[in-house]
Amino acid sequence: MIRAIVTDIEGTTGSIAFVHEVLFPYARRQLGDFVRQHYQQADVARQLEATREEAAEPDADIERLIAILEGWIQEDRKATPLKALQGMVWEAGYQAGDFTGHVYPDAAEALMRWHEQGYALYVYSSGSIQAQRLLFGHSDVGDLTPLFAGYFDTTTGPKREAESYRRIVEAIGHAPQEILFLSDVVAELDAARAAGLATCQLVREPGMTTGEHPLATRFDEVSLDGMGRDAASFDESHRAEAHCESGGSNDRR
Ligand SMILES: CSCCC(=O)C(=O)COP(=O)(O)O
Ligand SMILES: [Mg+2]
Repeated sequence: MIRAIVTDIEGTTGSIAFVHEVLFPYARRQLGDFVRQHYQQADVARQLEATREEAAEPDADIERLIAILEGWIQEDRKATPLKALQGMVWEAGYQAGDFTGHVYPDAAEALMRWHEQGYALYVYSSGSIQAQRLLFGHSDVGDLTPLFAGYFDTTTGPKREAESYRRIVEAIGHAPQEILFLSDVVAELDAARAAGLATCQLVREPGMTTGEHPLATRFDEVSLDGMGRDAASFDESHRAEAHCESGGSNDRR
């Protein structure tokens, strides 16, 4: 019996395009000025030191750090200090109303329904917890943060490692099989399953790589009875479309 649901963001509750065509370009444009203005602020300084460490460049100056971070945005590196700094930069964009967080209507509707039904809802994204709160707090359909019982990011661990999901299970306090993890990325779902969680893959776009997990094209197809639709029973036309290319857009990392 499922008691808690943990959801990914990009490609699951919201579109990959919003992250890659709105959020990442905004961060690329604003990061340099943000770092130059705030590098002495304690939380920013901490992330810059973590950037030096992760880049193995202990003597990198501010301009070199900016170049490293811009390169990481370009390659979509899920580096914790980059993610923390992106969250800080996006805050200004959300506050100014430059964009709102994309959430598919079916995801918003299901999250509201599940919350009302008593499921404990959590987010697990490579985006920092601050970035997650901002996206759902300034979503297309308003403030969705009251729906969530908690948030996990890369400070819990990388999304493709089973150990990260074991930590999440520990934090949530339910048995692993009582927790459903939703994602568009097979490697993340494989790691969650290795930790004992129930899984469901969101296949929102054609050309996506699928694996051995129950599939859903929208949140209203997600089964909470632990069964879900397996690959064999998945809508044939959608599967045919989904398999027309290998290495789909959900597997870019
Ligand atoms: C929290 S919104 C920004 C998402 C982000 O930065 C990212 O890298 C996407 O990661 P996800 O784990 O949600 O696929
Ligand atoms: Mg995703």
